Amino acid sequence: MQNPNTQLKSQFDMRQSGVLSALSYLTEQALIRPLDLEFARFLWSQEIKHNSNLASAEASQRAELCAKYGALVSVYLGKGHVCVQLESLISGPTHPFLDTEKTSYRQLASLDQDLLSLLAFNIDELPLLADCISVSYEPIKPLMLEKSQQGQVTRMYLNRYWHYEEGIAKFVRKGQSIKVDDVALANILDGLFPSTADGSVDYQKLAAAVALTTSMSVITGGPGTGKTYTVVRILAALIQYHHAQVADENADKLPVIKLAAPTGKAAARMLESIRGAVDTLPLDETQKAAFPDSASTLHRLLGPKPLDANFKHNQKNPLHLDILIVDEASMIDLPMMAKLLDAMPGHGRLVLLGDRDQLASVEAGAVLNDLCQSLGAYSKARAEQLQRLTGFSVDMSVDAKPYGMQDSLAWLRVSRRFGEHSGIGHLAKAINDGLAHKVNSVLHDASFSDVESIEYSQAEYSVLLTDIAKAYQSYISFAKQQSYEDALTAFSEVRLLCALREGDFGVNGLNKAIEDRLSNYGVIDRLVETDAGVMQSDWYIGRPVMVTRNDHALGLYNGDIGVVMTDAEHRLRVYFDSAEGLKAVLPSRMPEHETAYAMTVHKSQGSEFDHTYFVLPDRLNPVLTRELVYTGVTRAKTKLTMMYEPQVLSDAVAQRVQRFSGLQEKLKY
Ligand SMILES: Nc1ncnc2c1ncn2[C@@H]1O[C@H](COP(=O)(O)OP(=O)(O)OP(=O)(O)O)[C@@H](O)[C@H]1O
Repeated sequence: MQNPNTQLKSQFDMRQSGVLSALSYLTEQALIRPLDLEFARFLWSQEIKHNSNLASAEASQRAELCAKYGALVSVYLGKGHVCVQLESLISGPTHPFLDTEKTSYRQLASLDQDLLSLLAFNIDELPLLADCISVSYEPIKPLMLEKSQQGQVTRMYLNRYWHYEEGIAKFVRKGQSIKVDDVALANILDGLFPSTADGSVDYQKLAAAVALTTSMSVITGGPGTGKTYTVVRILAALIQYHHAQVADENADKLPVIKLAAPTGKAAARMLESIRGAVDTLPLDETQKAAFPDSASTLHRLLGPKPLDANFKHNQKNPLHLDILIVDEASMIDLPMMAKLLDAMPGHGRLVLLGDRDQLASVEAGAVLNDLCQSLGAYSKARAEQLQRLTGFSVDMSVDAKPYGMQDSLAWLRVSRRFGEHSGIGHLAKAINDGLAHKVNSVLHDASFSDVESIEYSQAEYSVLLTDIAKAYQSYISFAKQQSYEDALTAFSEVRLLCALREGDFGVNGLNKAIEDRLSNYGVIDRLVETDAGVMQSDWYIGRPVMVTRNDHALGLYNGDIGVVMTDAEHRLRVYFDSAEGLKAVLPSRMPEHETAYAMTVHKSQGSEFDHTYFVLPDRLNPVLTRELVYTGVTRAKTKLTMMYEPQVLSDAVAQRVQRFSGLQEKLKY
């Protein structure tokens, strides 16, 4: 146990720290997390402990620096940045600690400026910072300073995150090409991808050739560009190639294929699409049997260990597979990507599918986007190989390093779902291009019948919510009739998306407004009789709920959607569609959850709805970015109804998600 005198002394010491006082103040104002402050305190006390001579002004200055920079790295991680880009501390527009989504200008102006001044940054203090016990240029201390190729100190990391980033960069830099018989593979690809009528490049065939000849590839493309279509052909090609190459006695030994995705829902969707497409392929029954009949979350694939952030599968115990397909890869955060690559077997192929323009992972990093930065021209050697395999000549750059990241990328550009006449397709493109005037003209173009746009006003807002409540009516009548599957399907066809959590434009306010309307029209009945009289209950027939925390015991995962219906004995149950069939859970046993008429765009990632309603707030908020608007709009399969305030929408389209990381630079060398 700590000596009470020592404890008192250390508390006293900490109160002497201007930086810690300022950080405590920001924590009280809810501008930084208690976790950020705790980390700063830890670094501060480490430095003080290390310096027995407390009187030394330099020692206490170092402790202050450690606390300040440590807190900043932690705050940045909380905002999704992998590191602190040191030059942004000097050139950035606002105070680095306060550039948070929660800070309004009014709040900024009302803060104690004297305390804030204690958290100012000055690049000249870096040499002294580098002398601290917790800081190093090597990845051996809690904080790591990194120099660029030119020798300047550019980034600061939490040790663990530097290792994750470096692990990914190393894996990619190895750039393993997989040796194949080009002629044999070219023949197989010709059989699976019919030649285009006009001889134009078939980007799907090209993507297949890329994926089959490298240990890790990324196929990026917007919705409906044929990622699944391409993947089943990649797998078919691998099976056929394997069959043709192995000696007769091994002909029955088929490649081991695994499917995974960041969420259970995305994994189930991929499995369903792949299984649905297998019958269209020119394969015999044995070969079809090589297609997996299950898909798992990345977490489950890697094998979680109780009370341990590491997985069972890693470099020493790699995954048992020949090819791994991972869908919705834009949702993979930096730690998960590092652990996934670490667990890949030396001979295995990893194919990442995703849309690089979508919102990045909730946790730190934007790995898919970073990996796709060199998308464009292939190296000369790679371009020649791809021509041999596909017959197409592709863009090439003589400067590109052979088998650098650019040689592992493929971009599917033609959306089969959103053709020439699709407003949703045109809108998604205009948003991605950042062209606010085009976004506006698509929204006002009456010839696009799949897009309904409504400029915000209080009256229109109210009418729209009534329309949305009506759109949920048929689903609720299935729920009342105990048509379990029909109710779940009908619910999956309509959804209201929003950007925020609180207020009239947030999940909570919108859910309540819809529930109130449904209740007023008598569509739902929230009243229950209890011993204490008639009360309003949260649980009623037709309530849709979304799980917000994994419950491994129940087999329910974050994002799973269930609908409340009665069982044969008229007891309320929450019904879920699961891989094993229909699952019924008692309301009292439900893990953390929320009502799901409305959901955030973040939570909707990996899902699509026939009719998507999308309501943007009436004033700009830092969460409103191009990526968020694009992701929301592209959840719509056949119809989009969007309510927006024109200036807010155009500002949102101009605002991009920025995530600091060193990965892009590391992949260049
Ligand atoms: N080359 C092609 N020829 C004919 N049909 C195609 C082709 N490519 C894709 N399709 C069809 O276009 C539709 C969308 O393709 P697919 O589902 O593979 O796209 P995706 O990129 O996986 O979509 P999502 O956004 O749902 O992930 C499917 O019906 C698919 O069969």
